[in-house]
Amino acid sequence: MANISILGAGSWGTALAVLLHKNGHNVTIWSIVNEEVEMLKTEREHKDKLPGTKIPEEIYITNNLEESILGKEIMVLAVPSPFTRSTAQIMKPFVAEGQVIVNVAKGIEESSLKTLSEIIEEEIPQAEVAVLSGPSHAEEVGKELPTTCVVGTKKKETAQMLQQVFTSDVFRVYTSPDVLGIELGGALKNVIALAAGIADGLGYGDNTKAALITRGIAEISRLGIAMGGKKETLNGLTGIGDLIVTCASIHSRNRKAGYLIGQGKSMDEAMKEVKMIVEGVYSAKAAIALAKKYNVDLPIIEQVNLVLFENKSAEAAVKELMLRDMKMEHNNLPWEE
Ligand SMILES: NC(=O)C1=CN([C@@H]2O[C@H](COP(=O)(O)OP(=O)(O)OC[C@H]3O[C@@H](n4cnc5c(N)ncnc54)[C@H](OP(=O)(O)O)[C@@H]3O)[C@@H](O)[C@H]2O)C=CC1
Ligand SMILES: O=C(CO)COP(=O)(O)O
Repeated sequence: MANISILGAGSWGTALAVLLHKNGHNVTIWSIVNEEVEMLKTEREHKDKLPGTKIPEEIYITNNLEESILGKEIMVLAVPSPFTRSTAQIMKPFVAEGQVIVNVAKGIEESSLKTLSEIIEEEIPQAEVAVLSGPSHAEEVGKELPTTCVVGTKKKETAQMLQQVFTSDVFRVYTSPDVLGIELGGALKNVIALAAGIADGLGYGDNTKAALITRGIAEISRLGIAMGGKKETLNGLTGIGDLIVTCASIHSRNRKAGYLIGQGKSMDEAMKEVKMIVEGVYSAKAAIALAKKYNVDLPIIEQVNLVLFENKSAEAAVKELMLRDMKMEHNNLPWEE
């Protein structure tokens, strides 16, 4: 049994807290938001963000950061990516040498173009940083529906320890040393999910969705591999797997925001209506900056940026994608001489 704290009491943090408690661990949930802590203590359920999943009485809920870090073998960082750095900064004074932090958020910092594990390592150099990612909507994990994820770390022993801690008969965990590939897949799929939602909002069909997923993973892989991520990872659970679930699921906030934009709402209106964080909006800008830096072509992600930030109409963006220069599907395949 491990002492584990979950930092961030949103839908994913709450679902993981309940999973880890059922796995027999001693779990603490911390939130920076006092009202959220009080509400969770009295209601033992996050009615807004994870309705229907009861939070057992044995899970300790607090707004005291120090007590949720001291003596914990594992800390799961579940705050949305725009708050990863600020949360790491306030955690730093309490973190001991070698304490394990598992980041479960998905994003790239817009200002630095760094991945979230890089940010945590920069802010808390004494910690050992891991990531957990994959096709895993909190709503389904909360209902104990079979789900798979990947834990990524530099050290094999830490990955195997975390695999043991998280695995249950409804939550299967694989290990991987490709932390970068895992993080890039998780962040970039949110941008393609916005595009898939936009297509749904425009009333387009399954053909369009399949095209966006397939050409979307091609874009994610081009950039991911140029940055040092591994092809196998981008073709695995944390790449194509998470892309499929996010583009298809009724639970996805990114797909939902895209849907509203496809229906004619502005980005700000869509974000307000979704209420929870829409991280693809932040990763979209970062992806374009990275594409320039690594000289990689990202046509879908480029059009998503134009729709989000330049008021381009969604129909015009799709037309432009359809009428791009004609090309081979895979330009490395040779023709018969
Ligand atoms: N939901 C899901 O299915 C999955 C989510 N993830 C990832 O997990 C991360 C968290 O997502 P999710 O739990 O859904 O998000 P939610 O929006 O449900 O919750 C986010 C939590 O962070 C809190 N918060 C708000 N502002 C701050 C701040 N300044 N500093 C620290 N915490 C703050 C929120 O409080 P408040 O309620 O007041 O806003 C809330 O407790 C995201 O990166 C997401 O991509 C990964 C896999 C699955
Ligand atoms: O990453 C997720 C599922 O794996 C959640 O995606 P959304 O943020 O779009 O809801």
